[in-house]
Amino acid sequence: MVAAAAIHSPHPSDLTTLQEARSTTYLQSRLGSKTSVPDSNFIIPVIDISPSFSSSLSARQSVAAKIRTACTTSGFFYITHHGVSEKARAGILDQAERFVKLLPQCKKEELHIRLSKLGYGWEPGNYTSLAGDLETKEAFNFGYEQGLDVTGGDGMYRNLDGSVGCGNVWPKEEDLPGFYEGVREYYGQVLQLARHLFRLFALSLDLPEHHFDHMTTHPGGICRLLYYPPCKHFPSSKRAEGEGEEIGLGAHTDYECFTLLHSSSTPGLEILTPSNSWHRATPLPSSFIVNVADFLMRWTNGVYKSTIHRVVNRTDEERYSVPFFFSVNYDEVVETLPTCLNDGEKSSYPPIRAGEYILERLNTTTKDGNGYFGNEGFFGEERRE
Ligand SMILES: O=C(O)CCC(=O)C(=O)O
Ligand SMILES: [Fe+2]
Repeated sequence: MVAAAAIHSPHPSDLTTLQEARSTTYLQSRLGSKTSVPDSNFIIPVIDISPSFSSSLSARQSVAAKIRTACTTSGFFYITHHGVSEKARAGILDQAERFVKLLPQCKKEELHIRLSKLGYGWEPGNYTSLAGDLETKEAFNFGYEQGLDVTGGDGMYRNLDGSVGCGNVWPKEEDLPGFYEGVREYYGQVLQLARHLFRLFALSLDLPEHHFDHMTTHPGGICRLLYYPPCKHFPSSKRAEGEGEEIGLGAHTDYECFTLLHSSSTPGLEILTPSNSWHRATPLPSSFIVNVADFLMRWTNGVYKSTIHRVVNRTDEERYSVPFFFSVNYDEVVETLPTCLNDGEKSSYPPIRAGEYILERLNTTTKDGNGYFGNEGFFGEERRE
């Protein structure tokens, strides 16, 4: 980590970042040729993290070692015995369904994502385009706010663009009674779990256990309530010739440090294996799926893998999911972790501020490519071209 003042913005020659930000081309290059050959070597390990809550350091390290193996191979793992209550987990799926089904269209329009500089609010199915796919999903997005943080926060939260003030928009209590409360119960617990996991990530990277603590006092934590309608042509044999797959969410990587995914029991998540086939990740009861995202991949100089994935609902049932994208404080400027460089090795990446990196990646996913933030600057600076 370096002081924020010392490095105000990434160097203009940071081509990797610019290239990453042009997501369609970048993804295409990462996608290569897709085949449907199953990759039997591709494993998403199931990690019981209960020993990580023990007072024994070696027990915590044993969990961290499993996390490291997953992060350096598939980039994905399940966690069980994580401490988030079943009540909160069922509650948030219930709120997602209520939002989609009970909130009148005109009230959704009032929360439309195009009204938000930060990509928050209601996102109709066709609003974003990833890797050129038309998407069937509908979403409601919101970010960190102190009222959702059970620690009360430190009062220093900065938005992705460096601005101060809460950018979230919520349905009115009378329009969807109990919605905010249901969200708050879940968010508070999942945020604490993410902070706990960051300690395990620190151990997994041979860093002191509390290395990241001061960077997660007012962290980035975007949460999405996602709805994927049932497959229109079920079973898929009914699909007319020439009609493509119904993509719920196009192929992409996540942008933050890591994602905690909770979903209903309807499957849909597919992960691109090293041999370029889609591996279907079945939801396991009472578990989260965790995946490394691009900012952590960059921070670890590519040691931890951020793996391409997508969602296709191939069933005749609805799917709801709630990804939570966890980042360090958005105003934090980071440079490659020393434990991810060999002796004398130079980092492939210059230092960068978390919010700036993530916002630039997010901006490329809007349909017109102009992003949520137009041409204004990040942290008060000119937007780079
Ligand atoms: O809905 C899912 O299962 C995954 C969602 C996802 O990958 C995302 O929102 O980034
Ligand atoms: Fe994702």
